[in-house]
Amino acid sequence: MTLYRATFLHTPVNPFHHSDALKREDDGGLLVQNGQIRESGSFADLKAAHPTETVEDLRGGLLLPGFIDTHVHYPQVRVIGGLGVPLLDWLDKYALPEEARFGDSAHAATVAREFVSGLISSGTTTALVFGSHFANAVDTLFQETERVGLRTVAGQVVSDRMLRPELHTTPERAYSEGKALIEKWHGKGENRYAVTPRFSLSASEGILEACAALMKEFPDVHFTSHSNENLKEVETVRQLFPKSRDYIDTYEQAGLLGRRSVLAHNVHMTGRELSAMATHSCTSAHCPCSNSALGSGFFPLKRHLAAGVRVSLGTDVGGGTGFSMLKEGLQAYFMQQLLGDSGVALEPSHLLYLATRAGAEALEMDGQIGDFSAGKAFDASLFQPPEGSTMQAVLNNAHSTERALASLFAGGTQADVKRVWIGGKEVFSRRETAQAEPVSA
Ligand SMILES: Nc1nc2[nH]cnc2c(=O)[nH]1
Ligand SMILES: [Zn+2]
Repeated sequence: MTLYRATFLHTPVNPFHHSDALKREDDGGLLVQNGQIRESGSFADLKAAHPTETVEDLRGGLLLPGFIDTHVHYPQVRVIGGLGVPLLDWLDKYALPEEARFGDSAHAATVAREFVSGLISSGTTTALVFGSHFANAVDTLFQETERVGLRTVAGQVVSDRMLRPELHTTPERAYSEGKALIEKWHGKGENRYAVTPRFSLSASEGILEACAALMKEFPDVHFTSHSNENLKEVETVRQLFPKSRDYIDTYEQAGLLGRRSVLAHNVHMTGRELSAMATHSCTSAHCPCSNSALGSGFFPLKRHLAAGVRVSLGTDVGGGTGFSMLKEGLQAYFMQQLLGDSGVALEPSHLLYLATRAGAEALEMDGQIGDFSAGKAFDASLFQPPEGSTMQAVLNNAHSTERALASLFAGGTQADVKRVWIGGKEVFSRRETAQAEPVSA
């Protein structure tokens, strides 16, 4: 066993429901055996109870549960930063041309490495991933996540209209390729499968039926898609599905909504759609950087909470601006502030919860990951800014651990991630470089 000694914070319960949800140990201990946390508390107590265990000293930084990114696109790493256009133009101009390259297995393998290392080096230990339209590229992604150990829920993206011909499939192929991928990868190591129609705009009823057939045959797979992101998209979906009451109903009528369904965005929601999501116990993956970059709109968090809809956080790379869940937390905070009375005043506890435990709940993995309680896997990221950095000065002088957490969300980046563990295995360790010095005259 290893006794980790660290300043740590976590949210074992939901801060939107419990005012004291943020738990912190300024000099904490986590006793880890075979990748699982056995005991969690103060270092002094754990040391007294286990005086002979090996101590690994992580003091000098903040240890947080690994981030859980509940909406991120594998084949969009290289299109991060396509600014200045709304969703449907962004897809045509940036995302889809790049995604069409994933029929090339060498390209798929190179980007799979860039993608997984981008997530892990940002402190993300679990991700719900939009895969590729190409089954081979999804297989390549799973090989890479298995090699590295990233906890991954991913699936082949399926569509049969309005994208570009090389990205279209048929309901029969969507079913047979999906089934083969599920049989190969779902439940293998830390991998799970998510049935993934791209969005109703690009999916006929036949494609949605093929998705439903897979979910019926494999009832414990996940479901993910996009919904209600952009007003032009919403209007097009309304015209394409005249029999549906609204956007959410296109998935609901197909039988695709349930406890393991995660719908990204949900910016433009009717009251009926929110109550349908609550009834089916699905999750909204909020992607604030993407919503800002693509001008999609303000996420109605207050209405989600009032309706009892689960909310988690996603980076939406590459409509989003990078893999940092700290940046997503900050952007979520900004947008809620800008909404004034219709926004929710988010505190550090909410940001940490949204980036960690909320994702575990969205994936129904909260018995296993999401916080540092005894019994959970040791999935953790140590944030320790480089020597001499501004962030180091800020964290070293924070008046409390909670203030340090707020500062980390405000100014922390990938550069501040020092070490990352998944299931007790260290998967990332920062290479230290020479300290940057101002050039003297
Ligand atoms: N942000 C975003 N929305 C989508 N809707 C359909 N496809 C996409 C995508 O790739 N990114
Ligand atoms: Zn997306």
